[in-house]
Amino acid sequence: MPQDALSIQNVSHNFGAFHALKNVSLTVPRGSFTALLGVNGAGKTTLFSLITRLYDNTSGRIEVAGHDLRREPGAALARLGVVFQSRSLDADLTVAQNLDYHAALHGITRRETRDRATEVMALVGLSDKLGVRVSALSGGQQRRAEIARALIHRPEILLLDEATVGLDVKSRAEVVALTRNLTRQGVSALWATHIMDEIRPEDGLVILHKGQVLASGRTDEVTKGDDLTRTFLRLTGEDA
Ligand SMILES: Nc1ncnc2c1ncn2[C@@H]1O[C@H](COP(=O)(O)OP(=O)(O)OP(=O)(O)O)[C@@H](O)[C@H]1O
Repeated sequence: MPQDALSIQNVSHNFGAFHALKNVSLTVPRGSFTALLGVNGAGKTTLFSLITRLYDNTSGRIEVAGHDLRREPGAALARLGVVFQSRSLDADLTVAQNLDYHAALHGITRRETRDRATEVMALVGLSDKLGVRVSALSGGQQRRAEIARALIHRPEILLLDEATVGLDVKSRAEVVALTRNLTRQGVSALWATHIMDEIRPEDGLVILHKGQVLASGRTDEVTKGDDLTRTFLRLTGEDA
């Protein structure tokens, strides 16, 4: 069994003459919560678009749980769960209907979907909300329901792109804590963010800036005991 849930080696991506990603390499070890930290425009969403095959990666190599994305796209994508930056549940349907739709896309039978829906809603702390219309949920609950949907096909790794955007402080903390808790149960997470206080010393960390990885490793090893914000500003040369 490969050690890394996600491995990216020497991946670049251009939009015309603009180099959005330059020779990016990173790994998400199995069971880790790894933060992908970068300011707006750093290249986080572009990287996620390559991992999900919205864009074709023409250079380098991307492996999901040991499956090469170019040579075995079906096997690689089956092991990937995604929570997009913008909300993507159908607000007019119930949570259960949203889960059914996503499960059907993954070829999961109706009977199996019922069991899994109960399981994933318990994991995100929304056991009583299956029959509720998405539009009747709070912002934080909607985010948690999106995570439930991303888990329904039992992926090995979750990609979360700024999953706390628009949430209040309490809901934000709940969504981060929930994701960290999932990693303790064996799912790995790549958590794209620009918010330093979502990251803990024991988390994995990748600092992406202007399309380049400036540092990666355990957060406390990258910061060497210094404050993360100061480390980030020093590495990127950005003003406070
Ligand atoms: N389709 C596109 N065409 C041209 N340039 C693009 C395109 N998509 C992104 N870019 C540029 O690539 C760079 C990286 O953008 P990206 O959206 O990946 O950053 P990000 O780190 O996700 O930022 P944000 O948090 O604002 O989403 C930016 O300079 C952006 O303007």
